[in-house]
Amino acid sequence: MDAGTKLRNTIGHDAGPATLSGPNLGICGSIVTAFVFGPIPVDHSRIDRVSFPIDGRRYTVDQATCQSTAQQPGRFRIGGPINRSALMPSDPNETVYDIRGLTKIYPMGEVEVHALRGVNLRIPESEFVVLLGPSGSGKSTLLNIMGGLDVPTDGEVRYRDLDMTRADANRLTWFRRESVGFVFQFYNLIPSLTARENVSLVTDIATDPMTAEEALDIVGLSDRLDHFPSQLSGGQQQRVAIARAIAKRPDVLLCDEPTGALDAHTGITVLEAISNINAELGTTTAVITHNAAIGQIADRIVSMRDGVIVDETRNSTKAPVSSMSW
Ligand SMILES: Nc1ncnc2c1ncn2[C@@H]1O[C@H](COP(=O)(O)OP(=O)(O)OP(=O)(O)O)[C@@H](O)[C@H]1O
Repeated sequence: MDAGTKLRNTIGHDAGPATLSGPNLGICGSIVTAFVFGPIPVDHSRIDRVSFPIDGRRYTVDQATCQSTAQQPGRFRIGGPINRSALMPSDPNETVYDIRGLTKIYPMGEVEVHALRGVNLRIPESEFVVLLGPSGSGKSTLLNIMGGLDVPTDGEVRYRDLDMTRADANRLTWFRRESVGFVFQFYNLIPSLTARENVSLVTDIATDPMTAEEALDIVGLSDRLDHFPSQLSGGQQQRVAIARAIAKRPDVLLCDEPTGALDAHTGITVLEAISNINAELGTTTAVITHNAAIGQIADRIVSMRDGVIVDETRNSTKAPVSSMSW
């Protein structure tokens, strides 16, 4: 089972996203042993399906297939041995984000800044979407709302079965903590901590993390575990930041100009890491950029201007990062 294996509930509008506990997962012949965790006081009986990737392919089982449920302090557990034949390939069209009529107005004294003016966007399972547009077009505002870092003025944002516009603060905190990995232009690593220690800050508090070593391996930094940020190149520091973002096994990865501070060569190593995570772990991924070339490696390019989506282009085939013209 690959390091990114995870489980999460896909139903129950106030149910917390639940992740698979790595050590409790194993495949033995035709049997998959898996446990799903979620926060109490969520009513876990309302969860009727769980889905997870195995070797880059996503599968779903219904809860009836799971053979045991148990309460643990602070969280519930559903799981048990699942016959492999009960695993159904997930519908690749399942909706991860459904955004409708999204507006965001920032009051600035006497004036109002209309950052988003009615954005409609649906992002399906495991899609890699690039958000492109000039400065001030609303890309970061949209990504911040998708990540639960900001709230809309109007409109609807649904993440799976979670209505983000109506969810209470606890539910949104859980969503941010368990379901979303953020990567920003500036790496925000702690200079006095090694790469491993920077990633461990997250693995120490997440419900079901991979190890810092596993996360750093995924971004190709197994040989830099004990390096401090000052001993790493910009691209390597950004990859540590990506490892930190994925160590909790997020369902979605939101990247705001992850290569904005990097030259072409180091930028490509960062894009390779992001692209691999999307392909191999099935993590739904949104990347903001000003660089139209990055659109070549995505499934879809969404172009924004003045707070609205002005164009959407689907790539029939994603270009490998190695063939990208920067
Ligand atoms: N917290 C805020 N308060 C007031 N105005 C804001 C705030 N955040 C963003 N804005 C304004 O909203 C508009 C959209 O900003 P946003 O950062 O989303 O654009 P962007 O496309 O990400 O730009 P860039 O590519 O330069 O990062 C801009 O006019 C910006 O000045």
